[in-house]
Amino acid sequence: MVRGRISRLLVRDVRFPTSLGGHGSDAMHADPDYSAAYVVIETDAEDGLKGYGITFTLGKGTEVAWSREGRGAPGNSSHPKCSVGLVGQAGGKACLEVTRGHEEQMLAQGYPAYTTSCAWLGYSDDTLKQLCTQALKDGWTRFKVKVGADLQDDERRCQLIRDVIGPEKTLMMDANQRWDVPEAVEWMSKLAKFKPLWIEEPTSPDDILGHATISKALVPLGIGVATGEQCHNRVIFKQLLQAKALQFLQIDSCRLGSINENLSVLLMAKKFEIPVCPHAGGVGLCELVQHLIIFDYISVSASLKNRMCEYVDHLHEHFKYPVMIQQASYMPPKDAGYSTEMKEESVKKHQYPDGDVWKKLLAAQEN
Ligand SMILES: C[C@H](O)[C@@H](O)CC(=O)C(=O)O
Ligand SMILES: [Mg+2]
Repeated sequence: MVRGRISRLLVRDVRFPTSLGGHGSDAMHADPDYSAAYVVIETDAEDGLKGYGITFTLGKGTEVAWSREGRGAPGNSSHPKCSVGLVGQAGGKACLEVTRGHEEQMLAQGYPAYTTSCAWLGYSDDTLKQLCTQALKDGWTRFKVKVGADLQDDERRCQLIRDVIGPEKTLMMDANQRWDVPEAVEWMSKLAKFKPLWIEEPTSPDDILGHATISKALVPLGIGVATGEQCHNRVIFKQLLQAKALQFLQIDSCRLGSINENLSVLLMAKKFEIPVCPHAGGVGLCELVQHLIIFDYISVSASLKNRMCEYVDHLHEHFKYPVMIQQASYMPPKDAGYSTEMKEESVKKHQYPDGDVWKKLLAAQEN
């Protein structure tokens, strides 16, 4: 029920200097600064109702998002690594059939997650070893490693990870679109010995038939293809599913601009019996997508087989309702809304270029 009219729309350029630590780096994005065009929609409602939205970018992309959200109509951006998610905190109730037992199971055990935070491409071997060791101690059993820039490096890093996590734990690989189609097949036949469950974004996300070719070629190696974090509408997903181009479908709560678009993809995945394993590598993406995947389990797929949600261990402290991870699982959020609201203090500090964090960094760069 809408209790007021929109009275003001604010867009803030918020950037976190993650590139300083190599966090978030991959074969296509060497030095990302996890960032967002953060939108606050104010209303004249008596209770002060507000809506919050984020468009995830890697820094510069915020300027593109800004021009679309701040001055143009909100919508999907085609800029690399730039995702749109605009949602009112009041949120509607999207309701299919609710499976009570599954709801209780989620509340007790949470939704299974995997971690990407141990093996960004820019991390040293020592960091990689130390983070994998710690993650194992913390109960993680599923790990994703970035690959795709240099085969020898990939082999060394994958061996290091397998040495730490052992042969039984689940390992996924992510090439972030780096290869062309034959290269992807060749490269993965060299990495098959590390027993990856999937190769993610092996080639251009727009190349649906290319993904289908790769999928087919990797079947004998027991490796699936995962993709979706760059898919901006349900039609692309429909074609990927029809072409048998993916074995794991990765919705992105922001990229698919709106909950409705995400829901239609969840329903199609159910029809094609393809597991949904959401993308969450970015600022705020874990906060948002947890809602969708828990909804998927309770009301759509009713299955956890081959399913898990990505988790990255960065920047949650800047959110008013941060995700809660217990025993490598997402515990269902209990607050109303989509968990999108950021802390005002964090926004102020990280606003680009005039927040304290950036004033210092930019001054240091000048000297
Ligand atoms: C640039 C981002 O960190 C990207 O590497 C995230 C990603 O591909 C993932 O989490 O998957
Ligand atoms: Mg990825």
